[in-house]
Amino acid sequence: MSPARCAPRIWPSRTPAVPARRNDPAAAGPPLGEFGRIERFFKPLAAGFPGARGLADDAAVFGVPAGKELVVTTDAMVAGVHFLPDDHPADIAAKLLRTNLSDLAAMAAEPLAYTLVTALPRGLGEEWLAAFAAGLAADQERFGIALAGGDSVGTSGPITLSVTAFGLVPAGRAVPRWGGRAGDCLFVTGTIGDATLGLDIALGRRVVEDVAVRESLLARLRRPDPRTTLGPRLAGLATAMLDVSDGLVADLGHLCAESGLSAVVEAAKVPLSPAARALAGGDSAVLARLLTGGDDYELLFSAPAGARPALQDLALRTGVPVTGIGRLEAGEAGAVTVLDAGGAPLALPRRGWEHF
Ligand SMILES: Nc1ncnc2c1ncn2[C@@H]1O[C@H](COP(=O)(O)OP(=O)(O)OP(=O)(O)O)[C@@H](O)[C@H]1O
Ligand SMILES: Cc1ncc(C[n+]2csc(CCOP(=O)(O)O)c2C)c(N)n1
Ligand SMILES: [Mg+2]
Ligand SMILES: [Mg+2]
Ligand SMILES: [Mg+2]
Repeated sequence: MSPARCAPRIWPSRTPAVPARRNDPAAAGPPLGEFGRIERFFKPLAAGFPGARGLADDAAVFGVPAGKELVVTTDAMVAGVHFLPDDHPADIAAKLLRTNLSDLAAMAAEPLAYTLVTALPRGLGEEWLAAFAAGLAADQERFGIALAGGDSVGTSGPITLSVTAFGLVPAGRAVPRWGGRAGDCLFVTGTIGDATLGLDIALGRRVVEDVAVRESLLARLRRPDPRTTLGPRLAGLATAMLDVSDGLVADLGHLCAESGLSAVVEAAKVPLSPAARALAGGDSAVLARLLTGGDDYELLFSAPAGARPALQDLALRTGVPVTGIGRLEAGEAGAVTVLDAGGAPLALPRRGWEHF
């Protein structure tokens, strides 16, 4: 990437002010270099986690408490694929960490630590990295997780980031994708489809005049809300669980395939935010997009009908809405039928996001 393309960018003002240091030697002294960057931006993020060994060793070392199991998940993000290159670095950091925290929650695990790989265009300024690290710091505090190590490389390609998150679950209590039983009810947290609408807005494909509505949909895209409090409490209640990243229908298909079952979803029961409901306006094509767009990072799980009171209680105690949307059935493994309000199958041009 040429230095000109890496000129300081104008980021939305709602996120914290970006530190002044730029990759401009005249303005800010010589560049920090690879190890100076680690020292300045990453070591503080590892300070609270002894297993990180101060980011001064070849690897992290940490034990797992008796009676617990380690849960490990990895997700990468690439500029132009998962976020826009001009997105605020703190938003990119939040999404990177939160998508991984969502996978921990989907296993009923509590966050412990994470490792981070940054492959950054060589001209990208230290200002960008400072704001990215500040975003990580804020979310570390919020979700009770610390940096354990990582790797820093330069690239001639787009910003590429990867987090491996480590979590803890009581031994044997991780909730699999394959535990669903015929007759189980299907539940989803929060609301579905807001992030897809946010992406439409971010890409300039949809104009939403109401500033508050526009910002709330963009926030759902850029700062998902991983269900870290609810997820671990679903151990023993949910028979199968995953988080919705590719799209509700696609991910339900994964749960069904692994459980050897099919699913029926009643579209009218799928929880939509007031904004999504208004924008869909009864248009079945828009509704289909909400159910298949992805980037939701909500939990989708199966549980027997008898679990409803316990789930209602958990929803009240955690403040996370839990909504019944359908059921698992014996049938073709992985098949998902979405019924519209009239009981007819909803046409779905695709099930969800696929990279290839
Ligand atoms: N390159 C890979 N090497 C090894 N395992 C992989 C690779 N890509 C995916 N997997 C594994 O395949 C399974 C499905 O991966 P996938 O990334 O779709 O799940 P996810 O992380 O829950 O979804 P998403 O990435 O959309 O958030 C997981 O068990 C994951 O560990
Ligand atoms: C710029 C831009 N274009 C498209 C999307 C939509 N998107 C990209 S990857 C993905 C699935 C989850 O990722 P993965 O399966 O890699 O974990 C989705 C829904 C976006 N967020 N930003
Ligand atoms: Mg993944
Ligand atoms: Mg997942
Ligand atoms: Mg995916």
